Amino acid sequence: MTTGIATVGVVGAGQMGSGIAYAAALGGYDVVLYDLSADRTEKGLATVVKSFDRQIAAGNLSGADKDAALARIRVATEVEALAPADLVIEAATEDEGVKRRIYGAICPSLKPSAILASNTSSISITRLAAATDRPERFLGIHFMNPVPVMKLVELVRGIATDDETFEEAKRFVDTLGKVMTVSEDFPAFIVNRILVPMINEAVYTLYEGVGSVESIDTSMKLGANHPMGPLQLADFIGLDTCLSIMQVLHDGLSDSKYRPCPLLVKYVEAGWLGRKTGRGFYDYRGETPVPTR
Ligand SMILES: CC(=O)CC(=O)SCCNC(=O)CCNC(=O)[C@H](O)C(C)(C)COP(=O)(O)OP(=O)(O)OC[C@H]1O[C@@H](n2cnc3c(N)ncnc32)[C@H](O)[C@@H]1OP(=O)(O)O
Ligand SMILES: NC(=O)C1=CN([C@@H]2O[C@H](COP(=O)(O)OP(=O)(O)OC[C@H]3O[C@@H](n4cnc5c(N)ncnc54)[C@H](OP(=O)(O)O)[C@@H]3O)[C@@H](O)[C@H]2O)C=CC1
Repeated sequence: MTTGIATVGVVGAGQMGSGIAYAAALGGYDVVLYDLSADRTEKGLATVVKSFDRQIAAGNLSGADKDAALARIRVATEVEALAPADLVIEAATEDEGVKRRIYGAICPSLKPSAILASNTSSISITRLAAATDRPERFLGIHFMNPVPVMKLVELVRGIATDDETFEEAKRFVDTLGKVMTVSEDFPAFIVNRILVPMINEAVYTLYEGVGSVESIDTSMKLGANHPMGPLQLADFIGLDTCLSIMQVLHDGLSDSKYRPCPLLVKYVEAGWLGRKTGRGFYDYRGETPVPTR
């Protein structure tokens, strides 16, 4: 399948934004990777390079693939750089206020025909769309972490998303070689509605003293064949993102079973957000990760 998309804008050069830039460039699209500051965009680009090198080491890509894809990526700290984009995917912090402010800042620079999507883990697509000048051309295109190796992309239509936009997004996901599922626009969609309450339950298991960090993660890796233990995965996702998702579920579904574990709140309050800050349930600053409890 081909698309009418030539240039993809990515807003937010963090874990997910850099992964989406990697996938779009590898898929043959020109990419504008935008963030607020040059040190963020440079860090994001370095993550893209690291992912290419991992895939080369694994024998999945050649050096020529990497060079050609990197040549298609441009970094930017001015919203005007997003003007040529036919599709813009916002992958900024999981905070509704941040996302709404981004849409207000970038929409005036975008082509009227450009599709605007959010990589949000959980927030209402319908509500986010209402904060843009193009609700009919807005939807959720939800990649999984780490984008280079995870096959799934969840598509989520808001109440206003039109068929043409949805069909173009499906074609785009297909050109990346990803597998698409469709979720209705309910809090945390499908993957995170199931996965993040499990992670929250693992934090409660630690908080109540049922097990240690290592016993909880080892139990789920060897007992349920998970590739990462739930606490290791929480650190990988980002504890701030995990907490935001639980708060969206708790508020959106008004069910106390989604109340975030107080220990998760405490780690986020301490700024211990996991890998991205060097410390979460594990301390990553030494040779090997060490449990912080
Ligand atoms: C929160 C949301 O909104 C939705 C979500 O994404 S939920 C999270 C979904 N993701 C998961 O569940 C991931 C579960 N983990 C896994 O599948 C595997 O551990 C993994 C694929 C990430 C790595 O598999 P593995 O066999 O350990 O591969 P390996 O190469 O040894 O990975 C080791 C490292 O590379 C990372 N990784 C592997 N390939 C990568 C790539 N191409 N690019 C970036 N990171 C990569 C791993 O995370 C790990 O990170 P560090 O190097 O920083 O330690
Ligand atoms: N982490 C995960 O496993 C997954 C996350 N997601 C979703 O993807 C999105 C991004 O998550 P993730 O990459 O983990 O988050 P990160 O914290 O790694 O990256 C967020 C990036 O957005 C930047 N940012 C913040 N405000 C703005 C702004 N106003 N304009 C431009 N950039 C901004 C941040 O900069 P700064 O740090 O300076 O604030 C940071 O570089 C979230 O919506 C999250 O829910 C989806 C799937 C998986």
